[in-house]
Amino acid sequence: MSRKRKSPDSDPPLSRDGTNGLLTPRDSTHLSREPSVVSISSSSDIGDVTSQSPEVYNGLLQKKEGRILAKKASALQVFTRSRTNFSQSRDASVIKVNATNLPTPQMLQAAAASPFTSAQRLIREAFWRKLKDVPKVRLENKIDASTPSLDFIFIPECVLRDGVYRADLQTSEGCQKPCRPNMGQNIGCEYTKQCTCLEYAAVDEEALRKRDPDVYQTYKAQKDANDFIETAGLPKRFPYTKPNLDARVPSTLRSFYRDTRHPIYECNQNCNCGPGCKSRVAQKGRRVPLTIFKTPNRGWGVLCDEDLIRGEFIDTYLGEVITNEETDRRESIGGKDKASYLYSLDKFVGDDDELTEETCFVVDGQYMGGPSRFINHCCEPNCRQYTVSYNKHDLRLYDIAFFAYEDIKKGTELTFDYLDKDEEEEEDVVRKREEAAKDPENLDKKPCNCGAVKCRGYLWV
Ligand SMILES: C[S@@+](CC[C@H](N)C(=O)[O-])C[C@H]1O[C@@H](n2cnc3c(N)ncnc32)[C@H](O)[C@@H]1O
Repeated sequence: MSRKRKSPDSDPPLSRDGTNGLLTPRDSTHLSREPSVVSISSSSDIGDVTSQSPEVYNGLLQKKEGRILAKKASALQVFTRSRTNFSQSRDASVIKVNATNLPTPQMLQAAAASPFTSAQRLIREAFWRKLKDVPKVRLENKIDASTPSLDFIFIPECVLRDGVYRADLQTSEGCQKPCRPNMGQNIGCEYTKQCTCLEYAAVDEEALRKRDPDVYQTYKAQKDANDFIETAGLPKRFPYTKPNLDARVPSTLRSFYRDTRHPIYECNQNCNCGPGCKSRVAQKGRRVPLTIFKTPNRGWGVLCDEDLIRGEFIDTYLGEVITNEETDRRESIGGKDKASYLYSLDKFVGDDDELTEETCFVVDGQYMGGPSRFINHCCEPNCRQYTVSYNKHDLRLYDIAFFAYEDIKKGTELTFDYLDKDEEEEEDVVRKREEAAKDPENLDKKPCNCGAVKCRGYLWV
């Protein structure tokens, strides 16, 4: 059984964690896999910490697979592990440290005796330093003194891991005539809506009916019969509205795309239009300022720091893109919470014989990602996730993009529905939930704390 979340318009995410209570970075799997940071206050010398008292070390130690990170107030020193000793790279003036048995009992004793608040302060400061490199993201915690995991790495774009590949750039068909850079009125992509890159975009049936009634009839007949339809050359629905830069109104997702799960196709590197083309929104990245904040009962969440309008782009889901095999491996060591951060790129499963639930790629946002990785679930969400593709021929790699599903006031928590079902599928989900609710043996159910009037009771079952 797959435990990964699904792309929009797919089966329900079967993943869940069976834990009760709060998920905070302190109790989430990544921290349980990597023991907590130890803080010891004393003198600033570094010596042979296994044979000396804890006074020799002043800073933070963090155990990581195969190495120990030792962090002092000013500089980060990395000790590499070997069987016999530890050597510190670069700075020869610092005495070599044998850290085989770190932390030593003395160090732990000293850590236990040292004020907890100073460790928390150091950790918080370390997290703030991380955030400095992430544009327009703040951290806020009015609940306690914790931070998200220091192990989490903010990345500006997805990291492709072994076995994951993008289709060759040459397969990425761009729009050609009449699109061109610096387009004026009536010649841009948003006017022609027939760009090559838009081939698989939603057909603009009304425009087709008016333009070519015979072709429209054929198209309708094929559609009703569920036949293959050749849509090249037919007028398409353009994904975005035109922004009003003077009034500072951004371009938004058009209602058709907002209310359906049809993939959005944006212009790409091989298009003739320039960077100013209106069909380039998600690819330009997040513009909206966000705050990662501590919730009372759902771990960390995300607030928007300015008013958003319906259909406005917020961010994409970033992480490591991994193969299904690697996903299974990570799940097997990651525990039940692991699945919460996995997002299957399975939107186009079935469109190609070789692309199945087992062979599609998965985005893992647990260790690396952007602020959207902290967005919580709500049964009545204010955002929705959409598929944004830049290469209509690449069925394996695309963006999962979050857009506002309604006008959202500054300071509101952003949420999306982790299941994101249409009405028919929803009935099935409700039935499954009711069954799970009655089944005390079902450890897969995770209580939902979204607080919505129509809360379904569980995150997923
Ligand atoms: C993608 S993470 C969201 C960020 C997470 N809150 C954190 O602190 O890292 C998904 C996890 O957040 C928690 N969560 C999200 N929405 C929730 C909700 N409505 N009720 C309870 N827990 C929720 C669950 O632990 C879930 O597995």
